[in-house]
Amino acid sequence: MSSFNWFRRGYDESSETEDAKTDETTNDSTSAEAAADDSDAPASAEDYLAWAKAAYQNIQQQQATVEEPEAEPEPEPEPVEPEPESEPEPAVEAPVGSKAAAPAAETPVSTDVSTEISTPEETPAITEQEEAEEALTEVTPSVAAPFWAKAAEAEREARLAKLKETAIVEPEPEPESEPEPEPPMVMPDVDLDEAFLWSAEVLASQGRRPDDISLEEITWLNQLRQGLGKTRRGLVNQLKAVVGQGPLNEDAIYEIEALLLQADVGVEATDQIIEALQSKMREATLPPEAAIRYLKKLLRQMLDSPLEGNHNLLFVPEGEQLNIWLIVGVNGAGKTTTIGKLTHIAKKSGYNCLIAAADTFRAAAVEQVKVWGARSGVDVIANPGQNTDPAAVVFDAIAAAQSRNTELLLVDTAGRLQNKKNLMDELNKIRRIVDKKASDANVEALLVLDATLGQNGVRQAKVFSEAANLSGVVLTKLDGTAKGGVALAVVQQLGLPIRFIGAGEGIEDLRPFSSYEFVEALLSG
Ligand SMILES: Nc1nc2c(ncn2[C@@H]2O[C@H](COP(=O)(O)OP(=O)(O)OP(=O)(O)O)[C@@H](O)[C@H]2O)c(=O)[nH]1
Repeated sequence: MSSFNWFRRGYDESSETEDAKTDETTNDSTSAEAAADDSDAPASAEDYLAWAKAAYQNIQQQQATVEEPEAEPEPEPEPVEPEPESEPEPAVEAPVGSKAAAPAAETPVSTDVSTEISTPEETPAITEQEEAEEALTEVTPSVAAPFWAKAAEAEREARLAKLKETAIVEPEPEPESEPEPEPPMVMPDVDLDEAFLWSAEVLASQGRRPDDISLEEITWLNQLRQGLGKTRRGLVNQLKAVVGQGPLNEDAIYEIEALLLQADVGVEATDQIIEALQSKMREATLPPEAAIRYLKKLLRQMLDSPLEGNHNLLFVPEGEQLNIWLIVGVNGAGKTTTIGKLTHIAKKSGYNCLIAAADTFRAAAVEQVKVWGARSGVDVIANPGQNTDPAAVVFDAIAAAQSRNTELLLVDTAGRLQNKKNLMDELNKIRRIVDKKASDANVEALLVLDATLGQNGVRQAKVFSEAANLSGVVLTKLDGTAKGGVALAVVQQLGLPIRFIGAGEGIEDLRPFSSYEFVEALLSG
């Protein structure tokens, strides 16, 4: 059922090797070409163009098959009678596949009675797919013909019989096969423009195949590129000006240092990058192109460094078991929005999800989470009382998750920071409940961090990483900030990997993090 699994988006690691090799070559173009040979990534600009065209065509086809309401076996009305036509009766049954037909009986068996389950049916979020399905069902009216229509039909048949009697008998076979009416081609909402080409190149250079990408990926890459526009304009254009003056020298490196600091990359991360650049410069001459390539490699390595030795580069809910993701962060960082967006992609990727509204500190937070639950079509387990124990909500939510074979339970938590001890106590309590009640679940804790806070965000992250055993960071509000470099500061200073990034307020505006795509959007977009 799932259209596209964002969590398991395929990467070809061999192409990353190729990239690393290419970077290592610096000013040795022949070995760069040789390195490109052992990967599937296109080798030349023409190849990239051909790849982009093929991808474009594939996407068009995908779109056409999704949008085209396949079979409308319109029973051609015989052009015999101008009789008063019988209007088709409206369909009486609930449309197949509509929300109304969803198994409402899927309620948990063993939850506490005081717990409130907010089901998305209350505020059905209608997806494009559902709309298309509804449209499909609407065109198949139920046919309970009224008596007068039956009479008209009988009369029509009688006339036809008369016609046949008087007709010249000709055994001539009817032109049986009418020329198949070609289904109208639905044009997808995408252009083979500069933005498409850039996204295609990013995907192609990761060793992806053109028949294996989706429009969502292209759209997201464009959004990421636009989102990082401010940081890029601040950083890259000047960087290019500095680097573009000739082989990298000491003065240029000082300027790069200042630019990185301005982009909130942070002192430690900047120092590390500068040292690497300096030692590379001593080893070999770095012409502008090679310098940028080497810088990209350094940034990528830094962003991936917390994952070293960890083969699970993608942050994926493990199938056929309960995954519990605790979502922590201060109020306003984008926690609720992130939960809504995560459940949206998880559901679309085929996972069974549930949300626990354990930020009981603010009543409004529970309401907000319910709105997002409704939007993404996921049930929310909440406790209607004010200031109720968040651990009790988590307890009930786990019971509900276990009774309905949920694969991903997202837990919204309160993010008061006034007192680190309180925060720690609360998170520890939730952890204890989780460990006791779902000891075999795969438990992760994600910190939601507002990128616009820059270095202040890093300080926040520090408090949370001391209070909770974090699995990584969700960096939100990357759209429109000039502080996109904070991603590097978080990784370098806290050793936490970025797992997801948000670049907009919409439900589609959050995706798993890819260091390759991030750096490309930051430096070449
Ligand atoms: N531009 C932009 N805005 C975002 C993004 N993520 C969240 N927001 C906005 O940030 C604001 C706060 O988001 P919430 O999800 O309510 O934050 P929260 O951490 O849950 O805060 P509480 O509900 O108060 O606990 C909202 O207006 C969101 O629309 C993003 O990636 N980009």
